[in-house]
Amino acid sequence: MANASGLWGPSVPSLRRRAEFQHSMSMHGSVFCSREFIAKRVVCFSTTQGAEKQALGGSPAESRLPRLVSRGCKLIGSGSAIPALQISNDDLSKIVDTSDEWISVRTGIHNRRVLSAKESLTNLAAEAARKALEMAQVDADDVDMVLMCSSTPEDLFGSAPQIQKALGCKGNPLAYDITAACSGFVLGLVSAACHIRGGGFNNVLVIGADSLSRYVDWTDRGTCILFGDAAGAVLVQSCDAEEDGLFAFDLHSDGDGQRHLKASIKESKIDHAVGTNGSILDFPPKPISYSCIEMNGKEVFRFACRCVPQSIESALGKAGLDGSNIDWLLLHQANQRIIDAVATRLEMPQERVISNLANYGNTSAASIPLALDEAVRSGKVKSGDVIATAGFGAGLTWGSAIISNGSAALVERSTYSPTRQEALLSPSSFLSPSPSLFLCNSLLPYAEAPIASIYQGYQNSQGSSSPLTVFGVSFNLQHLIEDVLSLIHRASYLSSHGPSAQQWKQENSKQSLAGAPLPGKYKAFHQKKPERLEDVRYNGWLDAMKSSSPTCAYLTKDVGITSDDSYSFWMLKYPSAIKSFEQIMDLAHDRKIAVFLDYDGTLSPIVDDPDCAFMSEEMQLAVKNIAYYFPTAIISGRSCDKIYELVGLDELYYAGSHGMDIMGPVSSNLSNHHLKCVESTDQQFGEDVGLLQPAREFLPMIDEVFRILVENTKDIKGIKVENHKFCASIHYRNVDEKDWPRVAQCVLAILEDYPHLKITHGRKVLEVRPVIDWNKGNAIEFLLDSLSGMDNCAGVVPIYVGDDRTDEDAFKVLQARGYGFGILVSSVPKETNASYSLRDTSEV
Ligand SMILES: O=P(O)(O)OC[C@H]1O[C@H](O[C@H]2O[C@H](CO)[C@@H](O)[C@H](O)[C@H]2O)[C@H](O)[C@@H](O)[C@@H]1O
Repeated sequence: MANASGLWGPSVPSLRRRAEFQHSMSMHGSVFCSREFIAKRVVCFSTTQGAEKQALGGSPAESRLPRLVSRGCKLIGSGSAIPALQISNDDLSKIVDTSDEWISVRTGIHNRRVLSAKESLTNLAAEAARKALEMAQVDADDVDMVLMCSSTPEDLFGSAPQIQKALGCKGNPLAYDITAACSGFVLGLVSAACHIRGGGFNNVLVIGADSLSRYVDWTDRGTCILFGDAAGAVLVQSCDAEEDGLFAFDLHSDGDGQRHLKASIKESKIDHAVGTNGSILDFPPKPISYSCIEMNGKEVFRFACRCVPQSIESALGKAGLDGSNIDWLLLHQANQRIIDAVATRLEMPQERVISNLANYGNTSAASIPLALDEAVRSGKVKSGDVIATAGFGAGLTWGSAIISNGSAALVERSTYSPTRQEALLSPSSFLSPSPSLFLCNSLLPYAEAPIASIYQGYQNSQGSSSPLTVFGVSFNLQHLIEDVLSLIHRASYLSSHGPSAQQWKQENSKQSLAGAPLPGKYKAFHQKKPERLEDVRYNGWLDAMKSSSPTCAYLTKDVGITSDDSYSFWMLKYPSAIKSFEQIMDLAHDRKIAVFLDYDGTLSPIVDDPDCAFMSEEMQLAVKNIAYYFPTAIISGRSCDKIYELVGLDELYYAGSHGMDIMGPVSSNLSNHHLKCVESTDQQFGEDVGLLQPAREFLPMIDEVFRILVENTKDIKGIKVENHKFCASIHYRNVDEKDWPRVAQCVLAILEDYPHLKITHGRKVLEVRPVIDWNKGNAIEFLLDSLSGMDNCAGVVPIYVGDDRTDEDAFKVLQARGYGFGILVSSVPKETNASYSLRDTSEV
């Protein structure tokens, strides 16, 4: 049965209002249609019977149904499918001269899937489509259009009708192919929306599927490492204009750039000579075939880094939004360096960027729906989230779309079971609140007293198996704790994303007192006055700069939770590593331990002058002792030299510049496996060490940028610029807050001129780094691989202690490995990927 309930994808009121305003301003191109147009009822016709039936004499009048035109449209289900055969970088290194290290450093790709001779792309596409229909709870019979976005169809005339057949759509809905290479899916989305708005279609399946592996030269190491095969699909359904989830588009092509990326018809020697009887000698023509993919990687990289951010900014502008309204950046998955560079240009923090490139490589038109589907099914992308998506590739073609996802609600109804925290944060949970959800929900306006009693109740009941009773309602303790944590999470979310908690409390207390379920639309989009691009940019930066050292206040001030309470609640999720010491040791059991330590904020307290961040003698001794028992490395944002100077211990390994400068032990095959790794006799250590410097070619660039930064910021009082060899740090801790915009502007200007650099945030510090996929997490992986006696990584338990955002990359690696312990040093609750906490350096 078709889903027409509109339960899906809550509309975002202020955002829509602004978007509609835009609609009313423009009728053409990339913004769908004008407001006036939306209001019009137009009757149009759509064939719902097959060509065969019509040919057999079916009455045209019967086959044409009047439809209401100019509806909204929304994404209500997604699905994906991949071939069984996985090819790793190591597999490729057996057929071409390459290595895992070489490929992953340059592209971010580790694996890809490849269709085997027995598999078919059409089947893969049909499978993805079936899953999207399942999630959307729409019958194949209710599909009235299938768009197959592909450049590699299995039939010259297009694969879409075959997919329609495989799905068993009874009404013979229109099915056709769209060829726009890696931009195909975005174009498919736009086409679906146009068909729905202007053509009266209801359920349009948009499929992105490609098998570029069939067009790859498997002897060309420059291209064969990049591509993989896959299929992804979404169901776009018509809805009321109010619920519209496709806000704006921006689409382009440039035939002149085709030379940089192509798979053209193989040249045949055409002989135009005329025969004696007047016939042309080369007639009849010979069957043709396509050549393999040819690509000028450098040019494609430049094109993507230049055009994609512009396109997204343009689409955002048309939708009346800016980057701060975007929950997720979902780019065509071509190369991690492109993804990073575009994200940096758009000032989108890494944690809001979706990437699954590592597992699948570049799957052309499939990459966006595949990544979207994974993100929705994993619960990462939630209902109502706003996504900026962009495709780019051969043609050249590129384009972007700003869409709202509604999938989470439907996923809930199909296969995906959200965590309780997600449920609490999901608007749909308010339709049927569980008692504890309801309690948390309705308590928010009066948070202080009940939270204190819940916490007290929790403490009283620790160790007892009896349920906890608050206000006469019994709760499962575990659920309650999770809910309370969610409440805190939500409070912090609210205060950083939504209206002031005070406004929210007033608004919602009325409703909850009236007994009505709360609407659960937490997100308020702030309409910003039109600003110059530069203004918008550095304003986003300022927010990030301000939040780079969060205080506890944002969690607490408006909802009446004291900072101690919120820290205690937070510690329920991230328990003290000291109190959990026995547990950690038990878990480590008889495996080897490797210790990784961040420096600033972990081993030394944060001080105003970076040159005076010394470790205490006690700490130095403690680290020395640890290193006596376990392999120990310092992983710091500072340069290797600087960090060695500060720590002063020879028995450690050092990874400076956020892991881009590693002085490690020489292990077997180290330099074979890591192309950027050289062996040298280090003067400081007087012994053979392996040096890994994956960003070595950026050295002159960083030097140059450092000098420019020093020069350009010399008038800003309190600023300090440090050269950390592979990155430059710009400290604004001692700069008056009114001058922070100047700091941001100076740093931002660097990005304009150096597209191969990106910026990350630390504690009151901005760091300019090379746009390479290398961070503290990669450093840990490298060290674990390389430490002598540690060849069997699985037998090693890594422990990582760190305090700032750059350490999250390391925590993520431990989390992804499924073993090891991340310990966050923080005296305030923070979102983290660590598992344990320590309050400050004294606890370390
Ligand atoms: O990775 P880390 O070892 O934690 O290094 C990160 C940054 O640490 C230093 O800056 C921080 O500590 C300073 C001294 O306490 C403090 O003044 C500054 O505000 C902090 O951001 C170092 O100076 C940076 O270069 C590192 O990137």
